[in-house]
Amino acid sequence: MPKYRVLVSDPISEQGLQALLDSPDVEVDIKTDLSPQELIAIIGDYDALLVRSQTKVTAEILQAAKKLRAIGRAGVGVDNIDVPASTRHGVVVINAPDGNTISTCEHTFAMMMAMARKIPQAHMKLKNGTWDRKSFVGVELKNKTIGILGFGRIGSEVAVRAKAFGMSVLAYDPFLTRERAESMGVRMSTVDEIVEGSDFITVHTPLTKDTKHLLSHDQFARMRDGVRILNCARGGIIDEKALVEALANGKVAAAALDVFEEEPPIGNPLVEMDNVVVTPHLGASTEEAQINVAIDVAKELLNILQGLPFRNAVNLPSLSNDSLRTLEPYLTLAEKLGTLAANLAIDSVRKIEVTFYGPLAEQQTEPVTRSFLKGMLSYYHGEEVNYVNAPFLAEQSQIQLKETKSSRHDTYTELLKVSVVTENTTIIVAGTHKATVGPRIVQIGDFKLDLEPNGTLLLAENRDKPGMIGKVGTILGGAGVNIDSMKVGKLDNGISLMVLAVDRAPDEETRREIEVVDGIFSVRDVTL
Ligand SMILES: NC(=O)c1ccc[n+]([C@@H]2O[C@H](COP(=O)([O-])OP(=O)(O)OC[C@H]3O[C@@H](n4cnc5c(N)ncnc54)[C@H](O)[C@@H]3O)[C@@H](O)[C@H]2O)c1
Ligand SMILES: O=C(O)[C@H](O)COP(=O)(O)O
Repeated sequence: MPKYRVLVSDPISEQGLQALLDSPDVEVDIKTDLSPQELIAIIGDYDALLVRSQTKVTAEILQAAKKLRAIGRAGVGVDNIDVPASTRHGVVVINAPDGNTISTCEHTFAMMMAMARKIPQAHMKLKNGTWDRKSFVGVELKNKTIGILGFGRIGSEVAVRAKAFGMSVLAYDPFLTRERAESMGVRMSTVDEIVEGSDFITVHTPLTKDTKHLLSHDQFARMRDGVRILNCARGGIIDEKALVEALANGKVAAAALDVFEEEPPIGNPLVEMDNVVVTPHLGASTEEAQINVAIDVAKELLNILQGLPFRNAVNLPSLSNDSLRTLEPYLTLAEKLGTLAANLAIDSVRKIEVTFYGPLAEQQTEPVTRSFLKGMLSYYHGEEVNYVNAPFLAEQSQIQLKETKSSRHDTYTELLKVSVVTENTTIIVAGTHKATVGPRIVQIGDFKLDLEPNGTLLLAENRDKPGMIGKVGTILGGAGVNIDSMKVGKLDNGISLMVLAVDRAPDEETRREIEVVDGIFSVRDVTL
């Protein structure tokens, strides 16, 4: 009997979906062309949803998706998915960023050559019966300058091919370094230098508030006469109205567009213009790319459903394998420290300050903070909390969050210390990972100790005088609670914290019996 149901709502390569189709844990339903209402009606039955760019995953759909844990996008762009709403609902969004890079790059190149040599126009004329050799004089790519805006996976592959064609390459990307530009033989440029100095301009950025209308009236006015423009990234990066004008007045000689501000581009004048080559968002439409993206996303979804590590989450910090190895013990420890702190906090939490010491501080620590939040907030919100929505729920509860890093600690090589500031008090919990014994809790409040963060712990604050442990042990024994081990932390003021690892939490009556023992100040139990 399959444990999980996955809905595939866009046409996705079945060959690529094999990992999901073969898993006995998973039932896959392929239902494409659903209307939004049809999707809302059935989405509540599914644990995961797999889409390309057609299905619009709106906040309304997410509201109805009560069981949904993950959305897989078989491709790069997630602009059809309401990612903030997914995060609020605790749904992981993953994409397949690598699988269609080459196909989209090759499509860009095909569009550039088709535009430069007017192949689609000549093709249509001949198909319509006219042998016209005069109207289709093109331009060579060799010795021309191409400006690439957005030098990520696709942009940089376009550069490799452009250089092979003898073009000079100008590139702009906020993350492009001089070393990388030099090693790839491209000139690191500003947007203005690209706008003013290119014969061909191609965009390969996502559509964001910064890239919306990156090329508009002002930029077209400053371009070389007869410039050629390409967009195989996202409609809206180029201002379509400004492009229509620039094509009509001859500033832009031609354009090649795979994507549009509205898709399909019904009534869009660009589609009608003779000097514009168009395709219906086909960048990723090759057999290879579709298999690649489906394989990537199917494997990742299976991992998520089976609780295994996964990559490429759009709404979670991504970790390299090396970082994951270093951080893994702290992810578990942080969640347990969060559970412990929540059990100790008796009034509302206002602020959480997480401090990382030693080599741990050099890592990407956000996932550890998320784990702490998950452990802590689960105490209040139950199973609704996960790694995706924990920071959102903390923000919603107006809990201030602060991360601090320090290169060394006086006692420990590495330490994770969290101060939870509540309405009336501050609770400190800290832990470390020791290669020999694994994760340990080393501080609770002001008490220093060394505890394995597992099982049920009974914490009794008491006056440090003879006989206390015996009295507590006798009461627990009488109630049939077995003590597995015990640790004590002491303060200079004569107060101790006795921590007993027990086989089960004592019942209310037993706890009260311990509480009234002379010299006992407080009793708590927590299961980690
Ligand atoms: N036509 C298609 O079918 C198709 C297929 C795949 C990808 N795409 C689209 O192509 C785009 C690029 O994909 P990718 O895989 O190369 O992504 P990528 O993340 O590897 O590269 C995008 C680059 O854009 C850069 N960038 C962001 N803001 C910028 C700005 N203001 N100016 C300049 N650069 C900026 C980023 O730093 C990044 O390096 C995405 O929008 C993607 O959705 C389209
Ligand atoms: O962002 C992408 O991966 C591309 O736009 C491809 O979209 P598609 O999967 O709908 O072809």
